[in-house]
Amino acid sequence: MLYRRLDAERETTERRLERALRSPGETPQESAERDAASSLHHERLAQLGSVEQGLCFGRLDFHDQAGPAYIGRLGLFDSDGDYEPLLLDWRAPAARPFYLATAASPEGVRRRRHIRTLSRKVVGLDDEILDLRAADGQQADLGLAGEAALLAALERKRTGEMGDIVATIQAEQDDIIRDELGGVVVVQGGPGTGKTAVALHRAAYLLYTYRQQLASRGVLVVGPNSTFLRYIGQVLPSLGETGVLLSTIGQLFPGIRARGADSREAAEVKGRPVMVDVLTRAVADRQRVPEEKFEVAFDDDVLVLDPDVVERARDKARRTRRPHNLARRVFVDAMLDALTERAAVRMEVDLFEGVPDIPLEAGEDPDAPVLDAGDRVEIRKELSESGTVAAALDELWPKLTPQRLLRDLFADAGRLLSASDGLLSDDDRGALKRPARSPWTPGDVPLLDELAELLGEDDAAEREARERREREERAYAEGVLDIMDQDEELLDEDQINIADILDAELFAERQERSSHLTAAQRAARDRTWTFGHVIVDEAQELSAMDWRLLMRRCPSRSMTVVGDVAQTGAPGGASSWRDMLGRYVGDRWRLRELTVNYRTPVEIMNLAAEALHEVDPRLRVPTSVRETGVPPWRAPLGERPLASIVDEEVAAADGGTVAVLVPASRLGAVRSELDGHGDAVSVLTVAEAKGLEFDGVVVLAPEEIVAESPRGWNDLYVAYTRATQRLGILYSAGRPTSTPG
Ligand SMILES: Nc1ncnc2c1ncn2[C@@H]1O[C@H](COP(=O)(O)OP(=O)(O)OP(=O)(O)O)[C@@H](O)[C@H]1O
Repeated sequence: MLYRRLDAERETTERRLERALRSPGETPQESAERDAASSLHHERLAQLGSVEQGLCFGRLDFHDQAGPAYIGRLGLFDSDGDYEPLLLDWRAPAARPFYLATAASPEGVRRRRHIRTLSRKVVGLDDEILDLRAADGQQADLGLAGEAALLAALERKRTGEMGDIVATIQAEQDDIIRDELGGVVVVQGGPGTGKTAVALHRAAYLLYTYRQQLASRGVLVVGPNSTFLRYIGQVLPSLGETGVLLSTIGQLFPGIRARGADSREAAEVKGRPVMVDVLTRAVADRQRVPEEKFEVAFDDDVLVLDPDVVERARDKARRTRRPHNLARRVFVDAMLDALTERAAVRMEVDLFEGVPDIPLEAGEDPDAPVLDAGDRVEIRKELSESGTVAAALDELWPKLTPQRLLRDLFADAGRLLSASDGLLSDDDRGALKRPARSPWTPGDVPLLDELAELLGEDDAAEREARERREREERAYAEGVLDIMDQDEELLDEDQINIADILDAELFAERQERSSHLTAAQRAARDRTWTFGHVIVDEAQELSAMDWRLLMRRCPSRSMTVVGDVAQTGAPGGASSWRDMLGRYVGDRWRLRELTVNYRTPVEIMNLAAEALHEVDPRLRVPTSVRETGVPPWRAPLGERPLASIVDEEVAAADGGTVAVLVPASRLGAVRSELDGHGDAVSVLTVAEAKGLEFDGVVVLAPEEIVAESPRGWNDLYVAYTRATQRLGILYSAGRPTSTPG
């Protein structure tokens, strides 16, 4: 019945879309109407298309309610009659008992049913009777809801792409997903506790619940690398969401592709908060006062200024406290004034050179200027148009882009020393130094962003034109809204009155979106875009400078920060949330914890616990929900060919995914050794595997992984906890205490 309803709705929407597209759009007003309507219908169609698999996955029977409630991936309503809900969207408040009801606290629910479907066929049902009398033995110690369905979901083979968990969200996760929009929520949880899943479902929930606030500004989801973004890329569309930008920090400066990699040392230095002072000084260093007299060629002549004249112009510009490129105008004005004065004096001298003294007439002031104000204006104009003058001023206070300044800074030992003397050590500077043509790295991006703020952009003319355009669009959209208000034929059934949902501003933006780009796409192009909400995954990896960039993108501080400080591998990453976030939000953040591990079975977690103990003996591993009966295996590296070991793991995974995790120094060699294994096997460093999971994992040379970085034990803990089924360890010389046996 629900699928029939889905088909019917699809058909209606298609018809409406067709009609909208066929409408003439001869006047600008008509074409705006057409675009708005067709974008609404497009969006709805995409939504309807993304819920085909597992449309309905739950049913609730209540003690005191006549009919059952069905829970699914989106809401469907009875089209005729009184618009009764046929299927509840999982995010709707009425669907909550499906995730929260327990035998001890049944919330009026008599029975919870998990429905498994394949295409449009029901292939399985799991019932839980939430009746205290029937509760004995029903609830496991961990208080899991829908345990059978959950375990079935967890046993499923991994495909290399993350799937949604709407059918089996657990109570502690649900609580975080539906937390309010405002403020900073920090979700701390061990590996496999569903932090990523929770973060993405929270994005979908927030967009559903706070659509009006969020649709135009969009939601930014930040992940550690592009492999990870590909891994999670499919989860949101399957939840039916648009308006979400997935990005790494390295992709957040439009126009820059960070293709290079930093050494550990460079990454650490670039992430330090003191870099703000270094960059501020580097900018100030570009505002120069010459040591000697300053000479400017002009009009077959040379104008000479004393250094203190330049200094006064510089100080005047600095006193404005405006960014470098904007304060430059003040500097240039002051310099042109001074040069005009010099030029005028020169001209007067020239005028009278060789001319015999003319006796003064009565009342004439011997010191009165010969050139009048009009002459000076003329001279100033000529000066301001002179190429040589412009070049000379550019030397003293150049127009700068963030790219140029950073390139120059890292390529020139003198500049670097001047900007960082007393702030960085010689070793730090050595780590930063690089040739001018080096590729950008992810660690450069927050520095470029900082510089963009310090330098500013002199775009007054451009901004004014844009604002004028926006004003026109808004006025226009208001007109269109009036008309649409009267034409309900154009609207979706569940959007009774469009003005309830869209105000003119949002409509104008949507207009632009429909004809050009989505909010996410526009955000990706605009460095100064601010998002309605920002979600940061693997947030422990971010440096202080990364956080500064993100805070600029989210002035409302509506954020979800997800991570595990026990898994920090990045040299500039966090060991404590308080230390990292305190700088930006003080103690105005709320900590939520996840405690159950859905990924890694008990047998593997016992081993991972030993690595965690080395990180910090006070830390506890999360409790695993599953046992597989298969302990991790270990063998000496090199005893047998790696390729045949991996073949066995691929066979054991039986169509699932396998990863070989290696120390960075061995990556190239192992990749070529396993060349030919194709897509079945991923060879990755631990940093690359962060946040991912595989059915089988082989960790190669764990002792080298530990030795490779000061956070080596964290890395090993991450490596061990990537497996959903099997873990193997190939050790070389010696071995860290936490290899088994
Ligand atoms: N309620 C749930 N129902 C079904 N599967 C779940 C549930 N919660 C988590 N999972 C699954 O557990 C696995 C681990 O989840 P996820 O990757 O979100 O964990 P994580 O806390 O981000 O881990 P890490 O810290 O290692 O990155 C995923 O396969 C996810 O789909």
